[in-house]
Amino acid sequence: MAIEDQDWQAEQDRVNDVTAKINSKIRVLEQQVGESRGDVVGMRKDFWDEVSINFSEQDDVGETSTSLRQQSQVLSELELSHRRSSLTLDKLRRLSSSPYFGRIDFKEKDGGPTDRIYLGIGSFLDENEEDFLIYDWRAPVSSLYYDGAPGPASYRTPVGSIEGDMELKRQFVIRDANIKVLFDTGVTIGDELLQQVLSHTADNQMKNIVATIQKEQNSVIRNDRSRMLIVQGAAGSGKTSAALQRVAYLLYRYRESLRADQMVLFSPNSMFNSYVSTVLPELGEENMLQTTFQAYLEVRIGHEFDLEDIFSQMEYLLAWSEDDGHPVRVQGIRYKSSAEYFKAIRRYADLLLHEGMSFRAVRFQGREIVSRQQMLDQFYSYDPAVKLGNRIELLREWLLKEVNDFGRRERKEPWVEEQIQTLSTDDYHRAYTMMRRKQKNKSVSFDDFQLEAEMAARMVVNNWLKPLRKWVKRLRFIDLSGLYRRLFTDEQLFTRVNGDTLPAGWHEFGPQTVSRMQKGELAYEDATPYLYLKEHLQGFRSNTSIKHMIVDEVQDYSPFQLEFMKRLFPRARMTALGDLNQAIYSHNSVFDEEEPLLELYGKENTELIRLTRSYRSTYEIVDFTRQMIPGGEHIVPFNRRGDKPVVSLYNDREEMHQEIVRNIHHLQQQGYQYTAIICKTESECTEAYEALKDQITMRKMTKNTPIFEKGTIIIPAYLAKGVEFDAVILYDASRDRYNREAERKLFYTACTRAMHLLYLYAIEEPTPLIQDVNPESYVLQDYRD
Ligand SMILES: Nc1ncnc2c1ncn2[C@@H]1O[C@H](COP(=O)(O)OP(=O)(O)OP(=O)(O)O)[C@@H](O)[C@H]1O
Repeated sequence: MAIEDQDWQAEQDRVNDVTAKINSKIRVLEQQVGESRGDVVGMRKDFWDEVSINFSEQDDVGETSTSLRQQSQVLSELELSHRRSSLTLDKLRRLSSSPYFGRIDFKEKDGGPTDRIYLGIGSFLDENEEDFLIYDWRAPVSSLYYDGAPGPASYRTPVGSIEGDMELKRQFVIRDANIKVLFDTGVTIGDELLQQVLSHTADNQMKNIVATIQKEQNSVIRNDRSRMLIVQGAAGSGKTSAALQRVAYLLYRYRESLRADQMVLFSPNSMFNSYVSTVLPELGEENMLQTTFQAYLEVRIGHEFDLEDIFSQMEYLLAWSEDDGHPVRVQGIRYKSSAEYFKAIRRYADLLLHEGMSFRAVRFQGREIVSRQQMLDQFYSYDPAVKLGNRIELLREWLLKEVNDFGRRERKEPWVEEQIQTLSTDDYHRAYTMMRRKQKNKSVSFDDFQLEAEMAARMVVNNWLKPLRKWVKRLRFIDLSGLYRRLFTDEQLFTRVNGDTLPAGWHEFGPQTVSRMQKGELAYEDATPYLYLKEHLQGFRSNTSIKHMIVDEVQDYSPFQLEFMKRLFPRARMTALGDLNQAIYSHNSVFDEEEPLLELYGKENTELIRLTRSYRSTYEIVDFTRQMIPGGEHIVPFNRRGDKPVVSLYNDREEMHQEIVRNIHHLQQQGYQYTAIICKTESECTEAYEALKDQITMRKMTKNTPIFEKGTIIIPAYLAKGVEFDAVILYDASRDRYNREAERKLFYTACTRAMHLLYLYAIEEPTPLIQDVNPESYVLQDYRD
């Protein structure tokens, strides 16, 4: 609805008034932040002056460490408060340029005047700190803006529902404190605004969407009832965006009890982490913890094996061949990804309480100190009611005692005497002083030659036994690898723990698993199961401080991994965002169908929200891509018009390359900053890069590329998931390249990365994956002879 000039002027006057107040607050805060920065810098510089350091006596050491602890606590509190004030200052600066984006006029049912509520990225009070000049978009009343239409409306507050009448819903675009766009609206927020926002070119950082959150997205953002929230959403439907605004919402809603470091986001790769990392700071919040599942595996078991990552597994599977063990491995992956295998490992751990443990003998210089059998006897002599991890703990204590006893006996051996002769005077003196300190209450005569020799022997043996003690302390005496391998060599054992059945292909993928582990490698599909077994034996390292985990691209996880994560963060709620149609690892996906995910926390604790409207791509691109997948007709394109996708056919690769080069130059001239040439695999990226690099300026992205930068890039499809580009060039979308049904989701994922333009380049014939697409939905350019 058009706004009268008078109204517009009145709104602009209010903007001027509010921004003036914001600016004066900024000036006050700038001074405070400057001072607190000075305090932090000063304290860092003088840190050691404030700590009383004295290591000469035991009591002094204690005092020193208390003083250190206190000093660092004061410093970290200062730093935290400085960081918070800086975030607030940044937020105020953003508010000063664009104080709000919406207004609702709401009259409560029980009378009183109509309230005018202006919504922005943060709240702002008047000088007396009484009236809200701007309401935070996350405040209870703000939900009216996202959910309601003018007319009778209500919103929920922690103390109940407030009923009333919404008299007006108005939207603004304000830049540099000037109103650029202003209109009144009905139910949907800003189709017009969305048109504007979405027609922008791509960026290397995700943007916040608070001004244009849609009703169904709002239900994801504000959901705070269920233990598990699953969001099944079409490509580009705003799953990641909604998840990030949800984190901001929860931080606001539970600000008394929830901190950003109690929330963790699992992303598909580290580049994606950098892509989403600015959204929360833009909203004035600290970032939650961000990681990848791969990074977690690396930390936990990367030092034990040459660990395969998910991307290498993908490369292997995409280089499909019928005859070199591929189908066998896929069978193995399917089984090892299942919740069934998770249960089998749990049963195996239970069984180990009674039989079947495997240890490595404790040896010193080739001599056996404790044999495997002795360890087994000791282990199985403990009360069976004691948990596996605790029993291992008992065994460790016992072994350390055995090693100490051995050391005591060893002191009289000739090799020790030989070593004493090689001690330097300093070593000798140190040994003597240390021993004296330990014996400070006993009367010791300085010239006690016998005692001196004993001390030296003790020191020599202790030094020599140090690595062995470390080995025991780190539980290296458990033959974890052997225990895991046994699952694939001992048929009887396996059948027992697997509910009296053998999975299909066990006889084939079993030897594959064993031979790989014997070479010191661990396949991606074995990594989580191995870790799970390890945790049973070494005690779970669960993290109880995490209250919320957000798993993006949940279709990339196996049921096994999800069970594991649930175990890892036992007190956390989960938000799982995914798309069945982008399950590119479909042989192991938890989300190949909805059921396993719904069962994870039990259906009664789970809510599923579907997002069907797709915002990223133009109407034409969505119309094209949705025809590639089953159920695609339910995806609703947002009505932003553009060019139809183009499918071009060439005689050979050389011709295709020439056309790609020509097109990229054209796109660059048109000002598109983000163009991706998407290939099927990394090896294809390398080939294409070599062929094109002299004619186009571009960068090759690999799994190790940490950030997503401007320009033309060449990237494998599985790495491009989650991100978006102005234009996408599907490199070699030929029949020869994408010809298996199993590649459909990968192909679909690649095509749906395009915001404005999509080109498919093929040699000879296009992929059969677009066979069912209506020819009216794209432009065919046939350059073949
Ligand atoms: N309500 C909205 N207002 C403005 N932009 C939006 C909105 N919802 C989504 N978008 C935009 O649509 C694009 C896709 O969003 P997002 O990446 O969150 O989708 P997704 O469902 O996670 O996609 P995919 O599964 O394909 O990776 C982004 O550019 C995002 O900013």
